[in-house]
Amino acid sequence: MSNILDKIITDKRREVALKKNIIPVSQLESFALFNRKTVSLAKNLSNSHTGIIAEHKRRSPSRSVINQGLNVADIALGYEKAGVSGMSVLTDGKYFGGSLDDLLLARSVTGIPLLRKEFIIDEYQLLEARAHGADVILLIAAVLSREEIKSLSEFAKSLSLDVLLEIHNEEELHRSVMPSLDMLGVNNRNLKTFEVSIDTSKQLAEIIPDDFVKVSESGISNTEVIRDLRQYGYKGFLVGENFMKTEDPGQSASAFIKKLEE
Ligand SMILES: O=C(O)c1ccccc1NCC(=O)[C@H](O)[C@H](O)COP(=O)(O)O
Repeated sequence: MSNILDKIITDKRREVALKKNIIPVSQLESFALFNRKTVSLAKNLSNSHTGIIAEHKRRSPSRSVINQGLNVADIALGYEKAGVSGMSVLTDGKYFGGSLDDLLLARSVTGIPLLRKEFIIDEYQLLEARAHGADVILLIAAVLSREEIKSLSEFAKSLSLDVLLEIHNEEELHRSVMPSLDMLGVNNRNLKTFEVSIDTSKQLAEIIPDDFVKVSESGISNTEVIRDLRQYGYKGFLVGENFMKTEDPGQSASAFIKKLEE
């Protein structure tokens, strides 16, 4: 595990332990959104022309400030209008400036599939995701054992949530593949050096079993990259900073998608 992931996970364990005492599971289960019918991102990506999963991210360990001044609901509306297949909402506060309220606000204005982008280490966070309007959760192979991936993904499926498993290399892929996953995401960002290489997606593409929807994550800054990655079987493309660094992320996503459709 890299240093930054070590730090994030240490903080996350503490945060989850504290939150469990403040909002018990029974309370999360009583949230109005808890029994909402979810929408499958995996199905959307399989049927979509663009496959764009547009992210809401205010800051990050690799880039510090990206965009602090915008309203998440406006961005969600803009992304939906642009025709994205789904939206990713970072809910980590300390490292990314996000929150569960961001997820709730995005859900209040849009029906598109929402991914809770979080460092999931505990079933409690899946219940939180469900209660705040998520359709999809992320599991990161670099911070979880095979047993943890199995129990968390099976619990997510029991809550009707799609599961996106993120990998960075062949070892993570081989030890993580299992039927309770819907999508396999290759993160092009090396979380030790923060260097981004689209070649990571290309190299891992052929060993990802066809049963899973392939998603390429991070460092996607132009439509040519997407055209190229489609040749490798990718159906989903997670784009954060490229949209979020602009004054109007929805408008940027719209222009990007129009170019992709030309
Ligand atoms: O973005 C980071 O710096 C980062 C650091 C440590 C762990 C995760 C990190 N990012 C989360 C993501 O997966 C990206 O936000 C997402 O793939 C979008 O990437 P980009 O289009 O490059 O903003």
